Amino acid sequence: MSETCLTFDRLALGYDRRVVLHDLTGELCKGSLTAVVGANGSGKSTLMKAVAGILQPMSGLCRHDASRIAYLPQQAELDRSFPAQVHELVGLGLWPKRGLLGWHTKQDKLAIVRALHAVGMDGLENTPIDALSGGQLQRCLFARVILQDAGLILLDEPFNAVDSATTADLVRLIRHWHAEGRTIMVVVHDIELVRRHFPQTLLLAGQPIAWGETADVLCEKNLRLARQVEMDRVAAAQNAFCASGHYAQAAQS
Ligand SMILES: Nc1ncnc2c1ncn2[C@@H]1O[C@H](COP(=O)(O)OP(=O)(O)OP(=O)(O)O)[C@@H](O)[C@H]1O
Repeated sequence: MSETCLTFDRLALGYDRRVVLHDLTGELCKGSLTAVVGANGSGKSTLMKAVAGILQPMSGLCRHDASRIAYLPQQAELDRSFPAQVHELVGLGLWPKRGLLGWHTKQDKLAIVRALHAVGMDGLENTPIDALSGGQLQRCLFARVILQDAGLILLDEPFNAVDSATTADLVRLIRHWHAEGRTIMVVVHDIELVRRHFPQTLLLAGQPIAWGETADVLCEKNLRLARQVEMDRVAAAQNAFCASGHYAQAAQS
C-alpha cells in the first residue's frame, strides 16, 4: 500500500466567516502528481494556502508529513517591484539552510547557477526581477523550487500567462520532480494539459466533485456536475447579497 503524504478530513476553509471550500476528505499518496481543477472561485488557491500552512482550517483537518514544502503562489501575488536580482530571488530557495540573511557559500552560488541552467535561464543571475518577462519570472521561480529540495511541492497556476514553449519546459521539470518521488499538487486551468500530463486530478466547485485517476475524474458527467454546483453556488451568493439589503444600497449609490 502507498504511503500517505497529505490527509484531509472534513476540511472546511474560508475567510472571516464565509466558507469557500467544504467537505474535503481524502488522502494524497507520497510521490503522486495531482492537478487541482475547477472554475474561478472554486477554492483551488484557498486549498493550496491551507496545505502550505498560510490559512488555518475553519474546521476539519489538513495534515501533511513532509519535512519541507515548496509553495509557489500565483504570480499576481508577487511583488515584482521589490529591488532584487535573479540570483537573490532564486537563492531564497536556500533559506532553510542559510536563513533569510545568510551569506551564500561558493557551493550555494554554484547551486544557483545550476538551477538557473536547469530552467533555461543561463547568464541572467544579475538581471533585476522587474526586467523579466512573465515566462522568465516563472522559470526563475521554478529554479527556486529546485533549490528548496522539498518533498511536497505546491504550484498555483504556474502556466498562467506563459507561452507554449515555457509551458512545455515547466511540465518537463514537474515530471522530473515526480520521477524523483516528490509529491506534487498543481492548480491548472487547461483541462487538455491535465489529461496529457497529470495522473491524478481533484475537481473542485466549492466542494470536492471528484478525486482520483484523471481519466475518471474529467468525464463529461463530473464536469457537468461541477458547472451545475458552481452555478448554484453563485446564484445562492447573489440571493444572499440581495436579501442582505446591500443590493438596494448599491443600486441607490
Ligand atoms: N483573502 C481573501 N479574503 C476573502 N475572500 C477571499 C480571499 N481569497 C479568496 N477569497 C474568496 O474565496 C473564494 C475562493 O477563492 P480562490 O482564490 O480559492 O479560488 P480559485 O479557485 O483559486 O479561483 P481562480 O481560478 O480565480 O484563481 C472566492 O470567492 C474568493 O473571492
